[in-house]
Amino acid sequence: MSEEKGTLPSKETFSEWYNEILWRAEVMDVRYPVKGVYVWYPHGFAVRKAVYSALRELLDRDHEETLFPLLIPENEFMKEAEHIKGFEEEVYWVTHGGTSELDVPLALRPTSETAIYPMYALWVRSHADLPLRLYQIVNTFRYETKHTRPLIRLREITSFKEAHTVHATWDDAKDQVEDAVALYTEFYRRLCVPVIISKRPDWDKFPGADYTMATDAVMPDGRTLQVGTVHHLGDNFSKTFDISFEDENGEQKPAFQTCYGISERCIAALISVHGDDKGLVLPPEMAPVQVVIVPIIMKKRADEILESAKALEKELKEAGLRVRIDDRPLRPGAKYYHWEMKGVPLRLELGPRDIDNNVVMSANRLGEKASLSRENITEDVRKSLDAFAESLRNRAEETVKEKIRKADTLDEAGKAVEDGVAVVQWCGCESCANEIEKRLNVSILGSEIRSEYISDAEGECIICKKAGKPALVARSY
Ligand SMILES: Nc1ncnc2c1ncn2[C@@H]1O[C@H](COS(=O)(=O)NC(=O)[C@@H](N)CS)[C@@H](O)[C@H]1O
Ligand SMILES: [Zn+2]
Repeated sequence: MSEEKGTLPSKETFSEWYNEILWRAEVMDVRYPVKGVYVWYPHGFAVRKAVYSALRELLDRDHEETLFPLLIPENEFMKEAEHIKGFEEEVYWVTHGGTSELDVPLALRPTSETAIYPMYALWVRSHADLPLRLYQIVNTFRYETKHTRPLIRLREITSFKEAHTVHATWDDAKDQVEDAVALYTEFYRRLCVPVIISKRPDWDKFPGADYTMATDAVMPDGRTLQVGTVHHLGDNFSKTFDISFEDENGEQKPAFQTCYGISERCIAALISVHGDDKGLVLPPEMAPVQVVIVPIIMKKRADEILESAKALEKELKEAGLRVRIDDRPLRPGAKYYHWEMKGVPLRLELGPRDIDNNVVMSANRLGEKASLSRENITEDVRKSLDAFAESLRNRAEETVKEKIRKADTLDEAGKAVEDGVAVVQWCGCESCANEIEKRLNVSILGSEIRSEYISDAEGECIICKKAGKPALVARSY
């Protein structure tokens, strides 16, 4: 699988670059014979493992992980009117078991509210059971009719983290929404991916929610990618599914809920934001291999060099680093190509001269070179990796800042959304939003923006000139 595969197209032609990098870097194989369904290569799966272990670490602080069934009986699925309306065009149905027709058709979960909430109705009895915070990481199925694309728009979402929480009051659920937004912000900080948090317009909120807070990344082509959403469900589902509790005064009360999801779009953003024309560029925390050692073999001292490389590998492994020696019979340049394509953050080169001078040559994935002392190599490598993550974060932030532009007129907004995100003043009413959509052919993405790169200064609505507040306008995936 890992023979040299030539060079990537430039990232300027993002769509081609993206499709090519998925197979050249061995992330996803798109040749599976079902539309919108793709296969993880082992390397891609190892990136997924690192990314989702960071997500689990954050969630496990005050959630518990569990697992609900994939199959949802039609009668449960059809209970919440808004939810049905939102998903009826996207649900896959199982109608047969073998050759016999099922008496009740079963939905493949597009998301799991209608699988989980009948069980929550049995589990939640008293205020002492609250708050309940569970999550699962499962595959979900959506019959997407828009253009499907690996990691971005799938029919089988293979890595759907969905959290579902239950609270005693609307305000407690609101606090949970804020906690979830903070958790997503921290998660994307660890991916070194800048995100913009905003409130989706009412007509774009999750079916059955009171409101939706969305997390958007800005892709290299300037289009935004919704990489996470947090929904305040009010008591809409608890009333439908009878999730109620006995409060301190012994009265039965309906519970209040939230749910929030992240899919493998987080990996699409990680690859797209940091990748370059040589391949993946991975923050050390998300890299399956953090350090690759390339011994520079000279015939007469081959054994000594290999011994020294093995000692170096052992020392770094014992320090908890994910390190590999590449001792294949290839010339160094072919090895550099291979590991750069896979996004390895740091390469160490070890030749006879380095051994004599007691140094190790290093080159990080951005091409910054240094000569490290062999003595405290572990500490120097750790420092290099931390500095590398910081430079990835800064580089990505600079790029996003350039793509976000304030627009005082529709023409300016029209220009900005050609390759980025426009920030316009909007009064919040749907008719002005429709006017913007009609004139620019892009929709209002969100308001109540939370981003250090966007000012919250208010002004006149770009359409009706009434009092407006900053809102995002952008083309999105
Ligand atoms: N077809 C898809 N392919 C890949 N990711 C998707 C797809 N549809 C949605 N997502 C991602 O999944 C996230 C959560 O989906 S959602 O519909 O917004 N929310 C829910 O399903 C709620 N039940 C929260 S768990 C979205 O923010 C988006 O990032
Ligand atoms: Zn207006």
